[in-house]
Amino acid sequence: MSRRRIGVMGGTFDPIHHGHLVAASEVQAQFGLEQVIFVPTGQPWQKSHEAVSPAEDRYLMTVIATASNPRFLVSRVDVDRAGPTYTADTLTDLHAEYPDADLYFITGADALEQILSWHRVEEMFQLAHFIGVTRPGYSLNGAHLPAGAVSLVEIPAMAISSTGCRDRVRAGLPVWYLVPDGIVQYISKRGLYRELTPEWGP
Ligand SMILES: Nc1ncnc2c1ncn2[C@@H]1O[C@H](COP(=O)(O)OP(=O)(O)OP(=O)(O)O)[C@@H](O)[C@H]1O
Ligand SMILES: O=C(O)c1ccc[n+]([C@@H]2O[C@H](COP(=O)([O-])O)[C@@H](O)[C@H]2O)c1
Repeated sequence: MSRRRIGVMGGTFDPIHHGHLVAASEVQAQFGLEQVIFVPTGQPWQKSHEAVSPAEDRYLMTVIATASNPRFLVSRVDVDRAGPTYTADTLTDLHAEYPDADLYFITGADALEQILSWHRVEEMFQLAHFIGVTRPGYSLNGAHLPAGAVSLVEIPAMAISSTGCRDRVRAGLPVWYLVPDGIVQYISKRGLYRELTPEWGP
C-alpha cells in the first residue's frame, strides 16, 4: 500500500497571513498532499531577540485562519513541548502520530537560506522531504543543501510578512485582506501588536 503524503507548515505565525495560506495551498495541490498540518512554534529560538506573542494566541489564530479548509489541520506539538522549538523534534513527534506517512516540510525562500543553521540538521533531512517556495524579496536556491533533499516550487507572489502586519497594526493602519478577516478581529479583540504585549487572560 502506498504511504500517505502529509505536508507540514511550520511557522511563528505572529500573525498568520495570506502568504502562509497560499504557500500551503499551492504545495498541497502541486504535491497531491492529503493534509497540510500547520505547526505554530513554541519558542522560536532564532527569534529570541524579538518580542513574540503568547503561543496560545498564535495557536488560536492559526486555528481560526485554517478552519474553513478541509485539507488544513493545526498541531500543538511545538506549543506543548517545553524549551526551544527544533524542527527535528517537530518531525519526530509527527512521525509518531502518523507512522504511515511521508512528511513534506514547507519553507519560504528566506527560511531555506538559513536552514543549515537549524538544530540537528542532518537528522532533520532524514525525517522529511523539504519544499522551498518562492517569496518576494528572496531568491530561492537549494544548491547548499544535500542532493535530493529539497524541491523548489514557484507559488503566487504574496509580498506579505508578519513583521509588516505587526508594524501596520502598531501604526494604526489596516491589515484587512493581508490576513483572514477572523485574524483582523482576533488581533483587535486581544489588543495584539500595540506597545505592550498583553498577558494571556480574560
Ligand atoms: N509571503 C510569503 N510567501 C512565501 N512564504 C512565506 C511568506 N511569509 C512567510 N513565509 C514562510 O512561512 C514560514 C513561516 O514564516 P513566519 O511565521 O516566520 O512568517 P514571516 O512573515 O516570515 O514572519 P516575520 O516577519 O515575523 O519574520 C517560513 O518558512 C516563511 O519563509
Ligand atoms: O530547528 C531549528 O533549529 C529551527 C530554526 C529556525 C526555524 N525553524 C522552524 O522554521 C519554521 C519557520 O520559523 P520562523 O522562525 O521563520 O517562524 C518553524 O517551523 C520553525 O520551528 C527551526
